[in-house]
Amino acid sequence: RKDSIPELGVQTFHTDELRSLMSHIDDWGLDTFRIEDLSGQRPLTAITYKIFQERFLLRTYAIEPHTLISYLLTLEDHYQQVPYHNKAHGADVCQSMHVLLNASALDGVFTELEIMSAIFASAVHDVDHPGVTNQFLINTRNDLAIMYNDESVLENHHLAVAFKLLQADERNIFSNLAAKQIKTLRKMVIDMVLATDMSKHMKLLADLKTMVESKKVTGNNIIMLESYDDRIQVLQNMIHCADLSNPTKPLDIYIKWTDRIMEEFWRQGDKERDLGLEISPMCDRHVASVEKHQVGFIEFIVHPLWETWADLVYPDASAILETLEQNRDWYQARLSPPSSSSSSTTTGNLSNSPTNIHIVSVH
Ligand SMILES: COc1ccc(C2=NN(C3CCN(C(=O)CN4C(=O)CC(C)(C)CC4=O)CC3)C(=O)[C@@H]3CC=CC[C@H]23)cc1OC
Ligand SMILES: [Mg+2]
Ligand SMILES: [Zn+2]
Repeated sequence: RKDSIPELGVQTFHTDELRSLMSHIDDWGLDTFRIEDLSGQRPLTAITYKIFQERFLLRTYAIEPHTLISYLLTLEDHYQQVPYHNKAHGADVCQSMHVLLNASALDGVFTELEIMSAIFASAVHDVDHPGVTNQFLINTRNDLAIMYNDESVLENHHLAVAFKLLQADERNIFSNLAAKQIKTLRKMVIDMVLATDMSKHMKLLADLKTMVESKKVTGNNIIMLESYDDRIQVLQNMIHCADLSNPTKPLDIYIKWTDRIMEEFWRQGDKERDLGLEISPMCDRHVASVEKHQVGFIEFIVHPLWETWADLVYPDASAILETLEQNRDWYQARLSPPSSSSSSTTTGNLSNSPTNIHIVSVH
């Protein structure tokens, strides 16, 4: 029944252009939005299918192509149509993880099973996300918060949905794995997706810094990871880096992600306002300081994490770190200017200033 699967896994009217884009699957900054348009709104299926093929995972684990496509299409349909945490984000994190796994400092470090677990975890990591935060679900006593006792509510739900979809025979992509392999894969996927809960960020980063300080490498600068704890810790930081990779991408792509997350936060703020709840940070569309929040997000969270990751895999992530710092400077430069008596600044639409004030150079 091979003939029933199109070449790129999805029906498309743009086969040549999509094939050409997919040839850049190993590149940082692949335009997931363009793939969404060319793949008939199937970016997650197209990207994950390509990665499984590129890494020969269908052959290694005797995965039937139509079983993989069937799982991916159903998984993709279970991502909600919310502004940011939709199937395009799932596809983006999956492709970003794929590139991170290719770091030369990690060459030969992870097994095929660990690699498949990481790609699968990334593809499923936000499935059925309702577009609101854990805190909002807890504050509104949502059924999900009751179900998971306020602990990593969303992340537990994403995992439950992802594994539930595997229970149908026609979607069980792991049906030919040995029982032990399935057990190991399931544990690693759970550990990785739970690590995408931002409340785990500080601990994850602290442990990564400790690992960097005591980094052990082989002769040709390849990282040595002996225990399961060390291996899963690196994989957890990789999916966390992929989840926090928007500010490290080409500026035009980064800005699109910012527009999407802000719209999702503002819709949550609208609900909080209507419910008479305190409006969460960054969620009040009437107090929008998008640039200030992006600079803060990078300064407090994204740069510390990526700087540490870049240390661990030095020099593999240096170009990514460079783009992150350029993007931070770009948002910084668009911040409302300091008082007019001080240095010069660029003119242009300073979106968060009361009026367009033109500061001229004073020296
Ligand atoms: C492209 O821009 C963004 C993409 C994703 C996110 C997410 N944010 N968060 C939380 C991160 C921690 N947090 C904060 O408020 C942290 N923070 C700032 O971001 C800036 C600040 C207000 C000036 C100071 C500060 O404390 C709450 C939101 C998530 O949990 C989402 C889900 C998982 C991963 C990241 C994602 C934010 C983006 O821009 C802000
Ligand atoms: Mg998430
Ligand atoms: Zn995510």
